[in-house]
Amino acid sequence: MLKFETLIMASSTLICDTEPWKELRAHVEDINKTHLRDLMNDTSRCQSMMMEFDGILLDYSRQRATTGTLNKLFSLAEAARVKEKINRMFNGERINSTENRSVLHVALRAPRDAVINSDGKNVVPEVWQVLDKIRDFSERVRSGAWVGATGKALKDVVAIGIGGSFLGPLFVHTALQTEAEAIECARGRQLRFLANVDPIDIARNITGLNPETTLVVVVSKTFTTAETMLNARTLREWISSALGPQAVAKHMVAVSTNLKLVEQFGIDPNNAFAFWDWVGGRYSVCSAVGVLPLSLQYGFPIVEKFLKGASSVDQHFYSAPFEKNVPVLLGLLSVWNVSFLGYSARAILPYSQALEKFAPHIQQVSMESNGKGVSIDGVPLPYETGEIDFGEPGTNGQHSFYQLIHQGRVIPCDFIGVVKSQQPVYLKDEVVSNHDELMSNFFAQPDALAYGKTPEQLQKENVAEHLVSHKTFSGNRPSLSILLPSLNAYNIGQIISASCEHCVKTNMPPLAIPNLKLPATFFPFVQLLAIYEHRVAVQGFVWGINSFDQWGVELGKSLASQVRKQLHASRKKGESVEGFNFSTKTLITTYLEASADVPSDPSTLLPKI
Ligand SMILES: O=P(O)(O)OC[C@H]1O[C@H](O)[C@H](O)[C@@H](O)[C@@H]1O
Repeated sequence: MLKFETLIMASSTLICDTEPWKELRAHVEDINKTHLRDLMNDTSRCQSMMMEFDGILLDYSRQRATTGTLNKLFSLAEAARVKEKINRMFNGERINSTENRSVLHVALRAPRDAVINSDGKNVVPEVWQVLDKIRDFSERVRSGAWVGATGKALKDVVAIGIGGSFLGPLFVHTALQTEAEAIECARGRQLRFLANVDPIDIARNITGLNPETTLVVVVSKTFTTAETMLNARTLREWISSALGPQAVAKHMVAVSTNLKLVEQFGIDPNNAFAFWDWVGGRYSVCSAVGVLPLSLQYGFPIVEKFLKGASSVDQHFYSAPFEKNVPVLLGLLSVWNVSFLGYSARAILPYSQALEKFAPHIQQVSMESNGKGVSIDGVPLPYETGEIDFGEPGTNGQHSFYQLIHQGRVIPCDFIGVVKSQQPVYLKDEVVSNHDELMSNFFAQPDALAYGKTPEQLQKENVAEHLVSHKTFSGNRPSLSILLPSLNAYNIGQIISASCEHCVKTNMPPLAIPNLKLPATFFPFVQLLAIYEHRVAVQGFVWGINSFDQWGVELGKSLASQVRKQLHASRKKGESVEGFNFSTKTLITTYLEASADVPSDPSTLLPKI
């Protein structure tokens, strides 16, 4: 056993230069000697690789790992100072060093009496001030106390935003749309999301809506994102051309950290809902970014349950020992798959249509966070970070890309199933209920991947010789299974308290979220979301990168603005295309020539759908 001190890295040391990393590298050889078929025969191993949290069952026995692997991964976490980094995050330290910001999305869902400091100031009261404002505003809109310019109640909402100001709220909305209580709360109301700057997305989103009864929520952390701002100006035009410019005050509100720009845009600051630079866009679903549109659609009490679920995971992440810490275990296993077994992708496969927007959301959370090429200190990395995340609801995926997963490349899969369907269907003459049919696939696929099918088995089945190799499945393909109790509000039957046994035993520093007492009814899909947020952070902590900046999105934006200028100059003044390479110049010129019939100075044109 290595001594703790020797495991600790100097801050500039890369994790790949530490002993635990080297040990794991060497350990790959041991793992390569075993097949998941054999690992799965070891019941006590499998038992130790299952755990339950808030009614959620996690089974990682189909990872290509032994208990020895796990121990080595815990040593790696120690070498990477993961615990210290988690504490620094919860303590509001500026761990997003390239933007000089703290990372405190956990404060967004902390109970009212919690104390979470950023720069020595407790941020929780501010968080609740905004939440109270949202509760009040959404209740007024929903009750019809707040009316539009022509005196009609606002029953429809279009939320304009992109990236983190879109994907998380869309995920939650999609999961709630078929939930019994949420359906009742949303009756007669619509929530739509306008993200793409493509005018087709505008057309789709305003189809069937009446400006008189529509509220537009502009959601942008920076309030400078080109796509969002053009969409906001377009819907401002849609409202004012129908109802007059003074209607904007009644029909448009905003969510942003940049309240000055909100006001400049023409939105009444009283109708602006703030959040803070310590909330990363992709981690902002629990801020006004998600809470406002979702409260307008479902009412604040539903959204409050949502916040409590995420808070329960935060508490678990902060206080559970690593061996029983779901986000930590998942994060370490992902590092194992990416950095040691060399699997560069991960499939996220919910066996639930209500979770259909989970993979797109996690795609941003994970790929924007961990797709980095240098360490947090700016040192180029000799190893890859992040993984290629993709996914679809499971059974749809089975009929699409699973072929590659079964017989082509190895892609670790996250299978996510639900015990009780939101919308049960039974047909009296069928063998099983519709949900059981769905779940049969959820249970079967992981074993198909792990065990495969051997040529011997095929021969026994009298498969024609020339087809044996085609029908062989190598197996040994890792996955993990997460079984959620329900997608409806679920009672976990216990009060969560922050003074957990482990914290007391290990004499942990004062908890970031003290005296957490939660009525234990949550939406398990929210726990899932928070688990993945923290899992991604754990991966980044181990890889030694900054998971909270996103410089990689800037270059494309600035080149697009150069093109924008060119398109303007060419259309308005007939200027030729200059300053681009041959390929881009040819493409832009072709585009301009082929669309020369577009009027160069049109009067305002809105979609006619
Ligand atoms: O919320 P906004 O400031 O409009 O930003 C929207 C999105 O813009 C960029 O693309 C960032 O990479 C994302 O992280 C962010 O979520």
